Amino acid sequence: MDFEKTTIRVGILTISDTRTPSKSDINSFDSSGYNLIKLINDSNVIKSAKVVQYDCVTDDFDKIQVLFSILLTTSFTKGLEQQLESLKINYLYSFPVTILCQDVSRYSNIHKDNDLYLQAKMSEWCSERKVDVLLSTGGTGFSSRDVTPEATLGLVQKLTPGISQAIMNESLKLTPMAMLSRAVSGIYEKTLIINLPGSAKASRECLSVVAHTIPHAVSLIKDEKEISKQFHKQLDFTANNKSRVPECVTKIACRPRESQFPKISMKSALNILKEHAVLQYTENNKIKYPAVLIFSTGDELKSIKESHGDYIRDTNSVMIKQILEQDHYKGEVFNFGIVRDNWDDLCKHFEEAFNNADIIITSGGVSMGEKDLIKHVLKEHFKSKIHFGRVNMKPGMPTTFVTLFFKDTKKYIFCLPGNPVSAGVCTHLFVLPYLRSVSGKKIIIHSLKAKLTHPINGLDIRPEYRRALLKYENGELYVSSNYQQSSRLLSFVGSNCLLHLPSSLEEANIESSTIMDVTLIKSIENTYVAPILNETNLSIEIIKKQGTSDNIKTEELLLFSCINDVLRLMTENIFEAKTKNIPTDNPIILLVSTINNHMFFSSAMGYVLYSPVNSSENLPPFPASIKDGYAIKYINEDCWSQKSNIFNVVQVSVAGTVPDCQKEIKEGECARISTGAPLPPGANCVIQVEDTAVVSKSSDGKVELAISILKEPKLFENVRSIGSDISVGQHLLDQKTVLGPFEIALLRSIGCENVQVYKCPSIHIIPCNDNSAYAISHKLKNMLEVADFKGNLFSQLLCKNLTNFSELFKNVFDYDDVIIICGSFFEFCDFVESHIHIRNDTRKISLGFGRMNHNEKNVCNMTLHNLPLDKFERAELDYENGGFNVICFTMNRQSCLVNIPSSAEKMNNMLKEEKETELDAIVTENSDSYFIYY
Ligand SMILES: Nc1nc2c(c(=O)[nH]1)N[C@H]1C(S)=C(S)[C@@H](COP(=O)(O)OP(=O)(O)OC[C@H]3O[C@@H](n4cnc5c(N)ncnc54)[C@H](O)[C@@H]3O)O[C@H]1N2
Ligand code: MOO
Repeated sequence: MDFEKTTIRVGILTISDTRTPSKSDINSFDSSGYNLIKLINDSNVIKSAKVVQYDCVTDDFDKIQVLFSILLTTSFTKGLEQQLESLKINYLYSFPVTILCQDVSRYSNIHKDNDLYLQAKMSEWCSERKVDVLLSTGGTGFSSRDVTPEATLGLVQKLTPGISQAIMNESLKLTPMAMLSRAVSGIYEKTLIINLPGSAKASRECLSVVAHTIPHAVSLIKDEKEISKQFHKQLDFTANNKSRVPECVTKIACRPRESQFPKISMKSALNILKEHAVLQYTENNKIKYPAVLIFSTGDELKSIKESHGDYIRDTNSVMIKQILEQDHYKGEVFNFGIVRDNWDDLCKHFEEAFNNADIIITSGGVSMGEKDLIKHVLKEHFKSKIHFGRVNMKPGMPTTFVTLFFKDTKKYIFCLPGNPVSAGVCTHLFVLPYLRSVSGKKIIIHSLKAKLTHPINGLDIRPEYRRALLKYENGELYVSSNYQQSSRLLSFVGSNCLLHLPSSLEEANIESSTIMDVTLIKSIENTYVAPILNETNLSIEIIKKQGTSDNIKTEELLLFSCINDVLRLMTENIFEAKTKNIPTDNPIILLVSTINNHMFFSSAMGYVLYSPVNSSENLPPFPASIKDGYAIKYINEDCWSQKSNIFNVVQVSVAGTVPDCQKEIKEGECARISTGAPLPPGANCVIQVEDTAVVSKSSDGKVELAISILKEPKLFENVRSIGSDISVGQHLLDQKTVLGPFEIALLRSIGCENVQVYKCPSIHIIPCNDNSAYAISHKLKNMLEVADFKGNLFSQLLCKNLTNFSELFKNVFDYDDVIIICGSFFEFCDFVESHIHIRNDTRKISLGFGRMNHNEKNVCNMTLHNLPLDKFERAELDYENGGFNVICFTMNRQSCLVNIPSSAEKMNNMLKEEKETELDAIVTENSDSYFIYY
């Protein structure tokens, strides 16, 4: 999404309690919010406006609006918990359980995060002017639960009755029922808040009444003076701009032949980052997650929507955003898309970025080319400090870290190289550890140790971070990898870690079975490390029951450890037929993505690919340079020593040059070329600029006329041939590949804007009767969220005295695909069975804890029996010297479940023995946060 300075940022807040488990028809879910977003983003009903925030407050309970109004009508001086207590609202049970927001409930401390969720929404949307306009939809009627107007009135500092009146007048022309709306509008700080009715039709009609006045209203609220001041400043800047471009950029003949930045070690780079990773707090002492803004740079780049040809699709901005998302970064993440390689554009976009975010991540434009302006712009125009500009590593050498003060606030800028693999690797090695630190995540492990499965010869002079596969076999971790290039995203596919290889200056070769360091790039769950942490017990057996219950084994099934396997199995076996087309990227920024919203806004991340993908394109689409330097026509080694090594510069090929317009390079001629630019016809290798010298320049000293080459060339050196990364017809992804940031970047590089994936099942958890069942259902929900479960998830307690259980079951079997019943439910057995029988045309799974004997037909029934829950304790997972430890009975972060002996006697004996005991542990949190490189 390219943001102009004038873009009006709109937030849509749906207030609705219509989405209950008993009405799980997805089409009726928040069509109003969805419509508003489409109207604004696709149909441009408000000029220059974009929806940048969306949230839906959905629940089963009456109290949500009360909570909402409390938050709005107070100035947050009192803690939410206190306020709720004084109102005798049992927030722990009424609220968090039913707001099915992944981001909120993913973290085990649900109720603590909840006030963060609402407070963040209101104060950030308005106070920090993240949105210029906040449109609420719903909650404006006469019922006791409709409190949106009260909430709004409690917040706004100025009323804007004209807006509400205009809406009312026009609505009354359509229906007299309009008089039953109590919608209000007003201004809070610099945000215009407008209440719209809840129905999709009415909210659309009301918005259209005021849409055309909103841009003017917003500019008045923002204060015209400020805008005109900025505008003049910009004019002034543009007029003076030329003189600000540094000499080394304008005078190409005088550009540095050597990088100005020392190549520092990875360790030093990480230490510098560590020094700058400062925790920040909000007014109420909560960790403040910095806003992140990402953009890609390059004149050769086009967005995925634009037709292909001689351009490269931007893969990096989305890939980086998705890596952050995969890592569950809690702050806001904006994507600016593509910024051109010119001084003005870069200055303008950096300024816009600094106005909106604290951490900026860019990709491209950091090497030695004449259009690699990022470092120059930051240094010259923004007077920043470049802490490092090169790191001794492969890939990712030109990685740069910069800080500066903008309007008295410190900004942190990561400038990553443009090669997609380099950008991806550096996001993992530099950006994620940094973001984890500033998010207050505990750092435990640097990297894992694994045994190399094969020897490695021919190391690079730079220490290398090779994409590799980590596996667990026979109680040990193994790692394997093959050769790869830094532009080739395909090298990420099927890999789950980065293998650290030393420089060839340190080691000649590495023998098979050497213990190596690896950094995980996928969550530990996906690496299959977790399931084998406990060797003996962890085998999952899922019994497909057909007709009889004879073959049902009991005891050996542990759901907690296996939820991923259950999900995979369900996807593979049961949901084959259910697929959907989904965008590979979701351009809307979500503050809290509720599970339901995935239906509308989710990206394909985490979904399972429905069919194999083959490429219909070549990448690169033309022979491209790997270095900034000179493209020459090289004859052969024998001639080299005899020939003159002087070449006339007859052409320039920068990234974005159209290959068809290029002239042929003849012997003795060269073209100045930049990384990623097309190789002109006739040329057959590229000499990097560092290995050249200017021998003749124009009279003004600006243009180089001839250069000499200081090092003997090699045929095809520094050239990527057509299709060398991806060729037409090449198989890229297997069916059933789980789509992560790299797979999605790969898909986007060949133009897949949408992709066919398996739908996720809708799961309904029904705890029956007792408290322990309720606890199990909670844990199950946590597990599903940890596993990044994408489908719908509902839960409803089934009590003995529940009068409407027939209604509940009817709905559950109508709408949900997987029903997990836990606790003892003998009373309901007949009932459940009769419903299964009625609907034996659809395939349902039920996972029962306890016993469930029915002879259903066509029902695929996975039964998990007798979960030995009481044997599991929450414990801390640690990793030291190549081995995992679990620390039981600790108050530290409890990140796994440990299977401890069920009898007190056994336990006591174990403790008395004081020797190391092997326990079975199950990882229950997104454990990738443990594997940090610092
Ligand atoms: N003379 C030298 N040339 C180069 C050096 C060097 O030391 N001396 N370093 C090389 C290394 S190592 C790297 S890494 C690259 C980094 O280059 P830049 O960061 O300046 O990146 P670009 O030139 O803009 O792009 C490189 C390559 O990647 C493609 N690209 C860029 N952005 C995207 C994107 N968002 N999505 C997809 N693909 C992208 C671009 O088309 C180029 O092919 O420099 C070497 N050169
Ligand atoms: O360091 Mo660069 O990232 O090799 O390609």
